[in-house]
Amino acid sequence: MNDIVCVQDLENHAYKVLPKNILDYYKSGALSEQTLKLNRSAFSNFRIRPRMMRNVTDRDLSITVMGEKVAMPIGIAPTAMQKMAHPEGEAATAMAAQEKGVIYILSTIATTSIEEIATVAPNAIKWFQLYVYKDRGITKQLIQRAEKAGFKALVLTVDAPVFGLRLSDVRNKFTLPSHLKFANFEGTVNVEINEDVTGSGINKYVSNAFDTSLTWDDLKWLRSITKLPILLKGILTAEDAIKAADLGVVGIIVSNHGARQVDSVPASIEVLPEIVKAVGDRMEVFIDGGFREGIDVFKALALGAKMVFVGRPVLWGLSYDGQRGVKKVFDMLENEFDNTMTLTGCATVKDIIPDMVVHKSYYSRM
Ligand SMILES: Cc1cc2nc3c(=O)[nH]c(=O)nc-3n(C[C@H](O)[C@H](O)[C@H](O)COP(=O)(O)O)c2cc1C
Ligand SMILES: CCCCCCC(=O)C(=O)O
Repeated sequence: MNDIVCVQDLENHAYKVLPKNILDYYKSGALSEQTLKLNRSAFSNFRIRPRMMRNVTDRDLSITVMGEKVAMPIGIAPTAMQKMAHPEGEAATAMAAQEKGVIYILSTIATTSIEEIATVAPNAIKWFQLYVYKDRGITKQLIQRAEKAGFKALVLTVDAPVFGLRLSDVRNKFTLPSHLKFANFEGTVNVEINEDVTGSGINKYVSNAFDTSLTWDDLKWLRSITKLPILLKGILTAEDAIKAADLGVVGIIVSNHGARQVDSVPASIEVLPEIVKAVGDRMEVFIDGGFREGIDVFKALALGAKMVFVGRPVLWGLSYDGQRGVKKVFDMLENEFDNTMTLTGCATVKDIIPDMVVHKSYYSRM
């Protein structure tokens, strides 16, 4: 029997096999998790208007992103500490990305180093997610290592000067298991993580290490030390999107960090229309947060996103069966997205146009 046929099945499986403190860290949102629920439920506020009789025999799911052809408009968001899900961790994820031809974003806080990822997945399209450390020398070294290792873009996470309050992590006093390490920092930064009454062990690490003084002016500094294109991850307003476009950023990821930072912010999909309206003709707009089905991807594309990223589904895939599990996530999402395209009359991704998805209020007005 094939009991894993969708991402939800993989999530159910992960809930059975992962140790509680690890599962809680992966699945949690901030505080009472209102945004976490919204990230999923908000998709049902949008309705698809399918078109018929349009010859969908030959279909092409590929797109071109920053000059690179990718197999489908679904990529891998950065998630930290993947070896807690599977011993091969980030390497398994990167190899699955290579197999499937999708974009892979490596977290600064990976349990596998930049160089190891480059070795195991030389042909994957790799982007590096950056947290800016108070010690700018360390930050610069990370960027230079990513550049040298063939990473194609820098994804600067702008929504985490400190960490959101994830209550289960506080209760569990969550820290990285002692047999694992932050692989990008050996010998360069003190990665001691301690429990703290105000947060989990990781909150204390983040407060000690991450640079809370980051401003828009720092983009100039980043540009002065790297030639990599810079994307901003964690934008939730048209105002910030316009600022990013004015400063020449090539793309943004509309994201609420998987609902792990500020609880009560909108679902990413709710924010997307405002951002596309403001900057859609000036930069690439990507999105993550709550994408679990091909239909969700279709909706985001019709609303103007270039592509979507998934975070937790990759962790569920990893904990199911390492590289094969992550590949399975993308096989299932690809199949669902292809099925949605076929049934809505879209032979190519370009055929997914704004008219095809409306807010549900469209029908109550009739
Ligand atoms: C366990 C976990 C770890 C994460 N680690 C990072 C990280 O290191 N850097 C980052 O920018 N975002 C991180 N994120 C946020 C994801 O990149 C992404 O925004 C989010 O997971 C998307 O939502 P989804 O999980 O519903 O797909 C993390 C999210 C989770 C769930
Ligand atoms: C101890 C370092 C913090 C891990 C960062 C991962 C992250 O972004 C998250 O949401 O968790």
